[in-house]
Amino acid sequence: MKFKENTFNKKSIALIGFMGVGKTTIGRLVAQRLQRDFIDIDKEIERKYEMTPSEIFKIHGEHTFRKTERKMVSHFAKQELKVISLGGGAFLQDEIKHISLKENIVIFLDISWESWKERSSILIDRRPVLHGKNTTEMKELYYKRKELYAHHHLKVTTDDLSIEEVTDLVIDSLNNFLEIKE
Ligand SMILES: Nc1ncnc2c1ncn2[C@@H]1O[C@H](COP(=O)(O)OP(=O)(O)OP(=O)(O)O)[C@@H](O)[C@H]1O
Ligand SMILES: O=C(O)C1=C[C@@H](O)[C@@H](O)[C@H](O)C1
Ligand SMILES: [Mg+2]
Repeated sequence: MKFKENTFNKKSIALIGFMGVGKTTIGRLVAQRLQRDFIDIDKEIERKYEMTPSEIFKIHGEHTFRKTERKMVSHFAKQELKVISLGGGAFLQDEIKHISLKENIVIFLDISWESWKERSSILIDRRPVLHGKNTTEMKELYYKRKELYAHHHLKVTTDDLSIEEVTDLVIDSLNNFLEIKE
């Protein structure tokens, strides 16, 4: 499947969505398919601090993590021809939301609560905002975050799809979107 050429398509693509929906996994594959650089904002922050997000939250606090996240996104969003995976909480910050929507094609990777719950056991360890939360609290967080992701250009629902199928759908929806923009 080819990616259509037009004037809009130099814009970087930003993936948003709840923790564990697949932003990192899908983002890397979409970048390979489009022959673009892949930037994972969480990984960039990890590299800067040489610590995982959980360690940064514990040692420096969430405020420091969010400030760095804001700086990183502002830096990369202005660059062309990237695929950028944002952290699950990035759109909590209006500045990130505005710059991403202005500079990038923002794709919301969606997952139902039921499918996410099935995946949650493999996620909790590395996601500090899930630590100490019971299922009801995680469900509350899931629905609260969903409101943030309502701001996007494209949405791809990932339920019951393999990683490869989601990647195909992302490329397809980008092609349709760019066709409309032509
Ligand atoms: N469509 C899918 N089907 C099955 N498993 C998937 C799918 N997409 C992602 N996964 C798996 O879910 C886990 C979380 O994926 P990933 O780390 O890419 O999520 P993320 O959105 O980047 O999370 P975070 O916001 O915390 O960075 C990984 O183990 C990945 O292999
Ligand atoms: O949803 C969140 O608040 C987060 C998601 C992860 O991607 C990381 O950015 C971090 O663990 C915070
Ligand atoms: Mg990720």
